[in-house]
Amino acid sequence: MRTALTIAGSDSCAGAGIQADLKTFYAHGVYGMSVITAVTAQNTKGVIGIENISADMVEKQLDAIFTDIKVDAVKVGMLSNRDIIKSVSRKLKKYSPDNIVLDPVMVSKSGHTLLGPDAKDILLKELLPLCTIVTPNIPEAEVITGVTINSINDMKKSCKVIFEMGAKMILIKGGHLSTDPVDILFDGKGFKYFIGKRIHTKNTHGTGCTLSSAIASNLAKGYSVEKSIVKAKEYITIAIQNSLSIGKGIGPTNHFYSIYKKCNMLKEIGEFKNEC
Ligand SMILES: Nc1ncnc2c1ncn2[C@@H]1O[C@H](COP(=O)(O)OP(=O)(O)O)[C@@H](O)[C@H]1O
Ligand SMILES: Cc1ncc(COP(=O)(O)OP(=O)(O)O)c(N)n1
Repeated sequence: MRTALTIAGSDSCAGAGIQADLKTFYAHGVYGMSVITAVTAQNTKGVIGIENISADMVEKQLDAIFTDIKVDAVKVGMLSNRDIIKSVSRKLKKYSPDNIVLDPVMVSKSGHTLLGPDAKDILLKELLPLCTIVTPNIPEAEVITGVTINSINDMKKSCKVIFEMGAKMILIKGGHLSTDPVDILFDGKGFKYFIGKRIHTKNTHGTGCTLSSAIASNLAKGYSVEKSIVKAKEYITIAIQNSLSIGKGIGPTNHFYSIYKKCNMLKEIGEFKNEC
């Protein structure tokens, strides 16, 4: 079984963060592991509190995994502060896994800051160059580059700026566009477009975490970066189409929809013997 590791924060309502990543890994048939960087008290309405894990304990978690288990892909999410970023960068440099997907989490959809204002520079300097691909959403790309994004051309301009900062591949996600969501990939040579139809739902909590961990799952299974994005986009689209009205705010996506559907089909034709 292929393996994937998420280095991220815990989301108590499980739509984003570590919980979304682990659900996504398992939905892809990949063995999922976690290094927790912070615990958030969070629900569909917002973030109520954050407690960071010490950098030393983050390092211990990383050592525990990498000294024992082969990691086929890493997804990096919420890192919270400078010390954690330094520790994660040092350990990823040391263990040098084949595939690293960096989701540069800065602010939650509910508007809560998830990365200290003094931490951006070290994230870009220390961690960005180690990663296979970085997947900012539009507000994150704006903070990283200083380029205001209102169009596809602005997204392309931002991709080039992030490439100049040392990223190998950049996927700017288009969920925050007012039009249909188009995600744009730049590898320093050319652009690829991943075009989706906008799904009209308020339940999009954790879409970014889910997309990046789906990309990591596909990389762990040996797909190319481009194919991993195509497959991840199919997965997130189904998860949003069948998102869940849980809670009073922005509900989560449905990480296991395709699996439930398959189980039900097998039940209908009498091929599924156990409880699903
Ligand atoms: N309403 C939507 N309909 C269809 N796809 C969406 C929608 N919202 C987001 N996506 C897709 O979900 C993925 C995550 O994007 P985005 O929501 O921009 O990330 P984040 O959660 O980091 O803000 C992207 O592939 C984006 O195109
Ligand atoms: C613990 C934790 N990590 C990351 C996020 C942000 O996740 P994202 O997928 O960008 O989803 P939204 O918050 O934008 O819905 C989070 N909220 N919590």
